[in-house]
Amino acid sequence: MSAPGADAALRLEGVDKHYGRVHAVRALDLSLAPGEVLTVIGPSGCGKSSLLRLVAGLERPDAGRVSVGGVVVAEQRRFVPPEARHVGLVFQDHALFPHLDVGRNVAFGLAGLPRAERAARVAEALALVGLGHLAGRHPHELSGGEQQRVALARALAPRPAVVLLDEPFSSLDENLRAQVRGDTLAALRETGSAAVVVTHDQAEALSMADRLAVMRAGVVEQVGSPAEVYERPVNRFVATFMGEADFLPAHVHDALLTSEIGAVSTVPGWGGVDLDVEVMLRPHEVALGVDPTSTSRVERTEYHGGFVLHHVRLASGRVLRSWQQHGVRHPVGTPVAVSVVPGARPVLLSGDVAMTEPPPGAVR
Ligand SMILES: Nc1ncnc2c1ncn2[C@@H]1O[C@H](COP(=O)(O)OP(=O)(O)OP(=O)(O)O)[C@@H](O)[C@H]1O
Repeated sequence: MSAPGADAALRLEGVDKHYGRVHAVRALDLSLAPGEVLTVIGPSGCGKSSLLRLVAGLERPDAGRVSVGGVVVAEQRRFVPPEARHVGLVFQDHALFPHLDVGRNVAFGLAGLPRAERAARVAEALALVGLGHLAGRHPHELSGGEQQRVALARALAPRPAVVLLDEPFSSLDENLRAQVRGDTLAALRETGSAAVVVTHDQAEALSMADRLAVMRAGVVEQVGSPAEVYERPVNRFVATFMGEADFLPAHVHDALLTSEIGAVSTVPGWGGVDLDVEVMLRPHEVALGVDPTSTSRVERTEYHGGFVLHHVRLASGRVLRSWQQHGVRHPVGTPVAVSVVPGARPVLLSGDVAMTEPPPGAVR
């Protein structure tokens, strides 16, 4: 059976899932183009793993439809079992079979193929992750990073339409994580597999994705390119969950945005508007300069290596954060003038919702 829009590698339409009283996934709509990498981020318990389990066929949806490669795999009266879904799975703990060597682990999902083709696929998948030379080893003879790459090879060997990765790098240490992440992305690109990657790591969510989805309480709050989600969050939750965000009361008058730090920016298209708003500022948008006459003071600094995060307490008591380059360390107590970097177009909020245009009543 074909779904509408059969070209999608994965499509969820109105998918709902309860566990008893917990509404884990709510009327979820999501689709992935072939070869697209989607990262999913959200607070603990927001339904990320449930989403993967519904796609994998490890759970049945209560309502809605799931299609993989244009084929409906779950809806009210249809349920295709996991092994027949053309979906690859990679979990945090690798889940390799300890009693099978690497080659046999990778061959696991290829049982239906003739022996020669199976061997060729195993070799191809292991070459893809750079582990062709370890086919005879057992999982306990591999490092954590190698085990994770074997898990990826096993998931990719059957050439699935979509690969699901649940916190795939979280058991690896920081240095190894960056490397295995890069290798994984390269392997996905080479095979052209679409992928859904669940992660807790903001940098990973931003840097791996073609598109990124932010979930809360079973709902996708925003999905878009990493730059869209980071630079144009649709609401306060997305703004604060995906990156550091501070907020100040502000006012727009004739397209000029001002707040207690003075002029913030112009707001193109807001001529003739007179409106109280809130402005969101990210630390890279906030500039500092030592100014003995200022009532704003550096309250705390955090050394991050390449950059130093300065927390500045304004006269109102509100705090703004500012990234300063490695060499800049304003000591605690330094009076600083705070401004917004030229060219910034900060997000404006009304209540918890980001504004894309002035409300009709605000234009004179
Ligand atoms: N088998 C289950 N039985 C009952 N409740 C469940 C079950 N699986 C998940 N839940 C609940 O459903 C909600 C969503 O869980 P899920 O594991 O999808 O969240 P998550 O976003 O992956 O969380 P985490 O980031 O902590 O892994 C949570 O409230 C969780 O407690």
